[in-house]
Amino acid sequence: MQSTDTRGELPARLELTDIGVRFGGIVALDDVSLRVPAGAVVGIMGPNGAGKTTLFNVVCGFLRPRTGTMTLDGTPRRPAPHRLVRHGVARTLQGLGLFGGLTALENVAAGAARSHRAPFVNGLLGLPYGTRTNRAARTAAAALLDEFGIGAYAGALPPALPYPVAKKVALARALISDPTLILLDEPAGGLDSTDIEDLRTLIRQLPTRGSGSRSVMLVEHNVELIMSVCDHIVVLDFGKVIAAGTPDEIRSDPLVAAAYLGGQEAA
Ligand SMILES: Nc1ncnc2c1ncn2[C@@H]1O[C@H](COP(=O)(O)OP(=O)(O)OP(=O)(O)O)[C@@H](O)[C@H]1O
Repeated sequence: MQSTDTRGELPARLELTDIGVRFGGIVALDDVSLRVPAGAVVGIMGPNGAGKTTLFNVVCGFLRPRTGTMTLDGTPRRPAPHRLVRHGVARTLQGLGLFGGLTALENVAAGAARSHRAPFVNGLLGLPYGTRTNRAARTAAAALLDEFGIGAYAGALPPALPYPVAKKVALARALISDPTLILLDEPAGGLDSTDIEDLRTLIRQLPTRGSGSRSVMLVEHNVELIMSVCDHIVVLDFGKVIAAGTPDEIRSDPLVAAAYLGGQEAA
């Protein structure tokens, strides 16, 4: 049976049920269940070591859970990492994860490559196959860089990029395949308040940007940011869901205050 959103109308873009992951004696995720409705921004909060990255790794097929099920649009699926784009899923990493030997433009275009049969790498190696695909990917990458206001850096290699620019390149690389589910792992990390304002605007636009109805999962330590952009928040502690609800509900949840906010109210 297909799962439905809170209004009972749409299957969840992503639904996780009773996901369990262990690393030896460490229980990283303990019967975690959550749903990400189509077009929603869902935040994942929790203190260090709570299991947030492990959760993303399960969704992206980097980790096989010991227990539990995952559905995409109501269908049981757990795509392998190299097939994520085909299933409309993309991710940014906690660090930048850019290819050091590729320019900003090539890094972004590489995100499109995984959605086409002809790999972008062929183009980088000078192989004739897929030339038209590569050209389209480069055109789309250039347009994204311009849209993000960083077109001037298209030819620069990652070490030469200012950090906020590199973060935008990483985001553009995830967005170029027009994913219907995008996972953002600490996108605000290392950014100053001006860049975080830009990011806030961008995250708010993500659900309707491109072909529309995109879902977003956001792992973020910046409480003020996560509270301001999310429709729904799930809080993990020691691998367990300790709270789930709207930002207002999470802000006033005493368990969250105790576990995550150190007894202080969120900003
Ligand atoms: N590859 C691994 N091998 C062993 N233990 C791991 C591994 N990856 C994660 N863990 C452990 O699993 C638990 C959850 O880690 P995870 O990285 O998912 O937490 P997190 O909430 O993302 O933390 P942070 O906010 O610091 O990034 C932690 O106790 C961590 O030490």
